[in-house]
Amino acid sequence: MAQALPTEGWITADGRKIGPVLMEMKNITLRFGGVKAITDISFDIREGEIRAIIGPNGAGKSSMLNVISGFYVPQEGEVWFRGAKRPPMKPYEVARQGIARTFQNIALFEGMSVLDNIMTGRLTMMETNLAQQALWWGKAAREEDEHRAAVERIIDFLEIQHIRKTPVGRLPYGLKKRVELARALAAEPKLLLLDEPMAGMNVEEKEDMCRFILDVNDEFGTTIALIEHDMGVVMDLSDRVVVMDYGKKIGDGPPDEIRSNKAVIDAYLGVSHE
Ligand SMILES: Nc1ncnc2c1ncn2[C@@H]1O[C@H](COP(=O)(O)OP(=O)(O)OP(=O)(O)O)[C@@H](O)[C@H]1O
Repeated sequence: MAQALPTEGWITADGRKIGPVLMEMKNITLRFGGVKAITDISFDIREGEIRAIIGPNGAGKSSMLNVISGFYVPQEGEVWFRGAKRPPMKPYEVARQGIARTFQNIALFEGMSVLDNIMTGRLTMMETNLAQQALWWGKAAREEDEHRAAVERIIDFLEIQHIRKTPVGRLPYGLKKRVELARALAAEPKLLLLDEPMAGMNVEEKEDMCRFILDVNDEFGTTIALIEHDMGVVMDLSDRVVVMDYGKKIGDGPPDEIRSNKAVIDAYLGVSHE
């Protein structure tokens, strides 16, 4: 019998009010054969916050994001979302629950236009299937119009009107990343997962992406969990930070607290784990 989590109460992190618990990872352990990618990690993500997951290479960050998005099922532990324990689910079921993501390596349809790529983000929300679309033209057309209008709003919001008809394969890297963000937003997620949203970007592209992440959080109230290697970006953007190292959690708190956490400093300086 699923027991409700204590979801009441707001907290303050770095002067910003953040809401009740939206997602809770409880004692998660994930193994790949003999490799323990995640060992007994617990943390929560609160409504409306920007939560960063950081750590050196191989720390287990992407594995954790994959557990949240349903790509990996942990051998131990529980995932709670919106006050209920989540049974093992396929990624598309997780997406339907309101969790969208972007990937470390851009995963767009290169031959398709920006607009069509973003439309694919609405697929989990479409009620009519292909047969219905063929037989019940009125409802399907109405649905298509609504989806199209939602996508156009996102295109305006992310300032990509000028490339809406352009095939994604022709775009520079920074814009591709922005289109990926647009596609994830098209699903109107409650929780948005960003796997290294600034990787490979130049300074200007990073500044743009930071601004868009903050705007999405601010304007749509979207809760965001992100993995990022650029510490400046992490410390500027996030309300709270989880730090992983060798699959274990070694820090969890607001950026100021993390900056002065000895275990975190040691992990980044490569101090021995003996
Ligand atoms: N599909 C897999 N099969 C086997 N081992 C894996 C798999 N995915 C991850 N691992 C291992 O799990 C550990 C954690 O990897 P993970 O990619 O989650 O780390 P990370 O912190 O995201 O690293 P990076 O910053 O380099 O992306 C590593 O030792 C990695 O080799």
